[in-house]
Amino acid sequence: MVANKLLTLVLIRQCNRVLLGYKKKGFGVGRWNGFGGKVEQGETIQQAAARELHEECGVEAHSLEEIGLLKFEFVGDPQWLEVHVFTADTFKGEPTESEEMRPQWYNIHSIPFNDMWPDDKYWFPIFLKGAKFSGYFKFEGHNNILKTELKEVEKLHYNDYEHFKLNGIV
Ligand SMILES: CNc1ncnc2c1ncn2[C@@H]1O[C@H](COP(=O)(O)OP(=O)(O)OP(=O)(O)O)[C@@H](O)[C@H]1O
Repeated sequence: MVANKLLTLVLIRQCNRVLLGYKKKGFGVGRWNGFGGKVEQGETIQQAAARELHEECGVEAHSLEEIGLLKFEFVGDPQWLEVHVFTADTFKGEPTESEEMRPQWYNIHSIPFNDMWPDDKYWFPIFLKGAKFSGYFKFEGHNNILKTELKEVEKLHYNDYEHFKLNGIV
């Protein structure tokens, strides 16, 4: 069995607007998304989320709330992606372009779903109404979704201990 690759995704939301970033290089290049990346050895998922947010758009959020857990399988790749989605409504600093991302505010009624990962249009509505979600998407290539499982949840469930073990925390 191959361990999942742990990734974070942060969406800053203020009333009617959401901060997205245009991915300038790497995985998901050319698409709008939240800010995030890989969880590194020795850090918690939440620390990774805050670090990536700061590295990619220069802002600091102190009250990140975990709102979603998404698992992605890509046909032909034994390693699944496990994306931990966070939100915050306050932050420090001014969103600033980095090497990886170009930040821009979007009105919640004009989210550019056609230029985002195709799974986003399914779970964004749950995020935008303030609820939590858990999902699984099976991709063929980067544009085609073969299978979708998505549910709104009261509470997120995942095996913290497995993560801590994996990352040398316990
Ligand atoms: C498949 N459907 C998906 N839908 C929505 N979001 C997705 C996603 N799959 C990955 N993501 C997010 O995309 C970022 C990748 O970032 P990241 O690992 O930094 O990629 P990149 O190759 O640039 O990293 P390195 O520069 O090699 O570290 C990271 O926020 C991750 O949560």
